[in-house]
Amino acid sequence: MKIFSAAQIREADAFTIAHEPISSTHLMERAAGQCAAWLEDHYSPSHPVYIFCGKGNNGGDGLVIARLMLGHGYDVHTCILQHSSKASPDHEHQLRTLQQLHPTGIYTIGDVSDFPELPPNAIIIDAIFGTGMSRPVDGWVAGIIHLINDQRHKHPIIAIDMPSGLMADESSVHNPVVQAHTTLSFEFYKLAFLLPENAPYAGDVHILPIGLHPDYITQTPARYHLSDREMMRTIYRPRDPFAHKGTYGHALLIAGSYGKMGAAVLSARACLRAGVGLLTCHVPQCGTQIMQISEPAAMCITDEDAHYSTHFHKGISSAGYKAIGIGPGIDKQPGTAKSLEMLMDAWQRPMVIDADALNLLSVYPYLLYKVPKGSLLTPHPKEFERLFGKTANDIARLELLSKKAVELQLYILLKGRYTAIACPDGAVYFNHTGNPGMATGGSGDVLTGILTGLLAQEYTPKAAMLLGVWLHGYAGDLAAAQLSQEAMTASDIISSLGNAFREGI
Ligand SMILES: NC(=O)C1=CN([C@@H]2O[C@H](COP(=O)(O)OP(=O)(O)OC[C@H]3O[C@@H](n4cnc5c(N)ncnc54)[C@H](OP(=O)(O)O)[C@@H]3O)[C@@H](O)[C@H]2O)[C@H](O)CC1
Ligand SMILES: [K+]
Repeated sequence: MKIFSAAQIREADAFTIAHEPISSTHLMERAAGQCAAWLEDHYSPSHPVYIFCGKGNNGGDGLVIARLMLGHGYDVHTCILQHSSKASPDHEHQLRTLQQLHPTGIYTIGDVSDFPELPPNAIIIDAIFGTGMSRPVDGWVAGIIHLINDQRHKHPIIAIDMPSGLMADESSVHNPVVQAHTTLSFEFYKLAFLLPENAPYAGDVHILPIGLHPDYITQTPARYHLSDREMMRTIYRPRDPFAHKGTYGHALLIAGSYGKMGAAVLSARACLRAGVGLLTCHVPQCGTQIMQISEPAAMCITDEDAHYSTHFHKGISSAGYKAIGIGPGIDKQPGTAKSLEMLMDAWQRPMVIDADALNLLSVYPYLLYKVPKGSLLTPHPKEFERLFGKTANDIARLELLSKKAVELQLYILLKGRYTAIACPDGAVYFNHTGNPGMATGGSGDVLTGILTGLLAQEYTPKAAMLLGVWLHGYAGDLAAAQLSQEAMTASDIISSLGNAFREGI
């Protein structure tokens, strides 16, 4: 699914009006009608409805919702904020219609002292500002947003299109923003919903289709995308009935050190469950028995070093591997860094780089420029910061992520609630599968195994990244559904991978 900017959404709006064709008033009726239907499905007329409207088209939506719900027997109070002397033409039109049909129950708000006393049971609809927010809210309007937020423990707050104060494509950090429980947003996710710094604002997001013109949506390129099941169906390749284990590649996993062999075992198991044909694990001497006993399907190469792997580059180009994954639990020894450098000099094909291998790249930054083009880097926010530096906000971090992916010609993901995957062509994909139960030790090692397994099966690096992150999150969701977010562990993500392949694609 494409994620359009506020400017593109305005274009989509205008394109629909011109090409469907439909009047802007009717498009607003359609959008607000969807909201009213959702609200009526979720709240009975026993709930007094307080709708806060701005003077733009978001406020216009609020006025239509007020009229529709009044018509269906709800007790509606419409509060119009006088933040501007001018209202949009559609707002004016909708206000006249509402005044004619239901002249009572319309109030103006010009200061915080006008904020109404809310009866118990009331619901709050936030239709103050939508995608037209052009600057941070200040003064008494900010005061109204704070007063709305003060109600959030007593009354449900439902935002229309966007929580007011939130900017669709810019950072809103430190700005006053409505903290909604639910956001009913039109047609597309907005970039702002996907950024961790905005976690307190949108609540549960429901995307309501409002029939924006399909030609605009297919023809208009977007920089940001949200991964979805359809996308995974186009990526996934069912297995060939005449296959043998050579068909699905031979992966090498360089993982584990003294005290961290668990990371290697988890990664190896996930790699096998991702469907790889053959797996070899390169481990230090202390890890060979552990690996061989824990995972009989994996072959082992034992390093010359007792506790750390420092000689894994040897013979790499002639070994016939289809993919290499490196990082889980390898530690940051200078010998490991040296071997990584020689490995990258010799290999020069996309590989998966995670955990301590990423930390080695931040300790020896020149190594970053030796990473083979098309490789997959999987940092969590702290590793990302160590690699590329701090940023002022999440939008700046997203820009930096994308810039580095283009500059280094790598696929770099940034782990989070919506993991962002930046591609060498500048596109960024957000992934929505997964849950907070996956914030547990070993979860990242599992992802490295999955990605390495998919890469070995000759999925393209982009396909491996998108599908691997999706399956990892989906398996995590299945594990959480069965065991709870608290009790699930990284091993449970691996156990659920089979059902993720079956049900998640
Ligand atoms: N595109 C669609 O899919 C449809 C969207 N609809 C709804 O329309 C809004 C967007 O409406 P728009 O009129 O463009 O913008 P807003 O209503 O969000 O905001 C404009 C008003 O807000 C004022 N404003 C902006 N920033 C501030 C601020 N910081 N402080 C105070 N006031 C602010 C602005 O005033 P100006 O002084 O800047 O002119 C405007 O008064 C979209 O979100 C949907 O809800 C359609 O209904 C259907 C299709
Ligand atoms: K709003």
